[in-house]
Amino acid sequence: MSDTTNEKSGSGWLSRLKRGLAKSSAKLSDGITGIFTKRRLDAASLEELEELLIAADLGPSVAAKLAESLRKRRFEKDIAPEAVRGALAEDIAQILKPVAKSLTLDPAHRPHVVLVVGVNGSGKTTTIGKLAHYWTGQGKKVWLAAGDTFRAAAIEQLQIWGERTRTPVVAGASGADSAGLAFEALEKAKAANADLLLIDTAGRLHNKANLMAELAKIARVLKKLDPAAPQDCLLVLDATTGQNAIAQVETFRQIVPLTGLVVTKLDGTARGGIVVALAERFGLPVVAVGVGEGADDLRPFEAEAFAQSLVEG
Ligand SMILES: Nc1nc2c(ncn2[C@@H]2O[C@H](COP(=O)(O)OP(=O)(O)OP(=O)(O)O)[C@@H](O)[C@H]2O)c(=O)[nH]1
Repeated sequence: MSDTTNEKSGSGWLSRLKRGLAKSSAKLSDGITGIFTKRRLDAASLEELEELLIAADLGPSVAAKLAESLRKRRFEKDIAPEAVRGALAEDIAQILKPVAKSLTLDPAHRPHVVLVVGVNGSGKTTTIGKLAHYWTGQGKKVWLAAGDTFRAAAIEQLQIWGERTRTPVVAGASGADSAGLAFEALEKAKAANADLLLIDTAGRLHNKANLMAELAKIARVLKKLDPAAPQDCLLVLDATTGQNAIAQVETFRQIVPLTGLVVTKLDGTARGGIVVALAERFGLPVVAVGVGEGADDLRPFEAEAFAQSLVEG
C-alpha cells in the first residue's frame, strides 16, 4: 500500500489515526502525567514509567529501552510530563521507522499475488475489502479470491466487499478446496491482466497441522502458474488481543514466509502499544493499520504520526 506524503501527513489521516488511538494514548498520556507531575526523573519514577509502558502493551524489552533512553537524557532532573511524552514519541518513532513500509505492487508480476493469513476474526476479510477499495482507487485492476472456504459467511462477506468495490470475486461452495480455488483465481486474474490478486484464507489455528498443509498447498499451486507467487504474504493481527499477537506471529511465521503485518482494530482499544512491541521483536514491515470498519479505515503505517498519536494523543 503506498500513499502520497501529502495524504499521509494530511489532517484527514492524522485525525483518523488519533481518534482511533484515543484509548491507547489516554492510558499512556494520563499515566505519564500521573507519574511526572511535580516529580523528578529518577530511579523510582523511571520504574513506574516502565510498568506503565508494559501495561500499555509495548512489552518489557521496549519499556526497558525507552526508560534507559530517558534516563540517559535527563536523569535526576526535573522534567515536565510534556517533555517525557515528547522524548518517548521520538524514541518510539525510531523503533517504528524501519518497519513503516507500504505494500508496493511489483509491476513485473501481473497480478501481484497477496496471500492474507491470520486467525479467525482478526480482520482478514475486512482488510482485503479495504485493500481492494484502496487499490481500485489507485486505478488498479484488483481480483479477490474467497479462499476461506471453511465458513460460508466469510465467502459472503468477501462477495459483499467485491460488490462494494466493483471487484471480481472468485468463490466456490463452502467446503471447496481452497488451493484449487486459489489456482482458479490466479488463472482468471492473469487472463484478465489484473494488477493485484488478494487471496483470503481460513485461520483455524486450533489445527495447526491442517492449516499448515492448506497454506503450503495454496502456495505450491500458485507457483505452478507463477513461480514467484505469492509475492506477499500478510499476517492480519487484531490489536485488541495485545500480547497474544506476538504468539500469533511466532506461529504463522513457521507456517508461511511472512512479508508483512497488518494490525487491525486499533480504534477502540487501549492496546495500540502492541505495534511497537511487534516492530521491535520481529522487524516485519507493518504495511497498514486498521482504525475502523469502513472502507477508508485502513491506512498506510507512518512511524512518526503513529508514535505521536500513541503517546501524545
Ligand atoms: N473496529 C474495527 N473493526 C474491525 C477492523 N477490522 C475488522 N473489523 C471487524 O472485525 C470483525 C472480524 O473481521 P473479519 O474481516 O470478518 O475477520 P476475519 O479474519 O476474516 O474472520 P474469519 O472470516 O472468521 O476468518 C468484523 O466485524 C469486522 O468488521 C478495524 O480496523 N476496526
